[in-house]
Amino acid sequence: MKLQQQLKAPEQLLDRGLADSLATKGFALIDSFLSPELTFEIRDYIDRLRANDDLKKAGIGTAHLHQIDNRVRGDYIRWISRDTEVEALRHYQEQLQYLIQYLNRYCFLGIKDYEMHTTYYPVGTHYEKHIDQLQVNGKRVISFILYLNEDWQTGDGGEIRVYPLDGSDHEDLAPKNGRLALMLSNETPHEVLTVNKPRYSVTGWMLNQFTDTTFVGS
Ligand SMILES: O=C(O)CCC(=O)C(=O)O
Ligand SMILES: [Fe+2]
Repeated sequence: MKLQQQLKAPEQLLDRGLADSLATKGFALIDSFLSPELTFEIRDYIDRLRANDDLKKAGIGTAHLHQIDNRVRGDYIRWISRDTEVEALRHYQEQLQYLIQYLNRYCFLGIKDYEMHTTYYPVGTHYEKHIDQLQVNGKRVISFILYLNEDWQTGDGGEIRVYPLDGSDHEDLAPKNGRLALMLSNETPHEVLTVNKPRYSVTGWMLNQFTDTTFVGS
């Protein structure tokens, strides 16, 4: 299959609501960020990682205080190398560059780099309420999650529950195929509700500094 994605320039990619929503609520959604052909390929790649036992239980805390606690989060991950050979992920990286251009141009976020991993939540798992950036001088600016769940239905679970910064009621967002969720890493509380059907995604963080250590396969 030829994998193609019509790349969208920053202005085409996003309506003005995105910058407003990020600023006032602390999160925003972009539906159909990636085509179904590409999301299928990435999901297929995650299934191959699973089959080869290449996904590892995710931990919590900083590197030197790394713990694995099923009560807090139940997902399995693998970091994505910058020079990944997975074609669909390369298309995703290209599309992300446009998004970063937009965010730097219209939201003045000073994003310089990003890191991301493939993510798999088995049935019965969840991720407790948290914010992604706990350190005061952390480098994570925007958290972004691409969902890869074809035909997601109410009842499949795994919604991301976000707590808006403007104090309005929490919102449960479906992890629909091709959807990209964006959040302010150091401000927006969120959690993943219990998963009733295996849940696939790519989770990433845009950074305000260059990194040559975190965005490597491990
Ligand atoms: O997958 C999601 O919807 C959120 C994941 C998350 O909160 C995280 O990995 O920090
Ligand atoms: Fe998170």
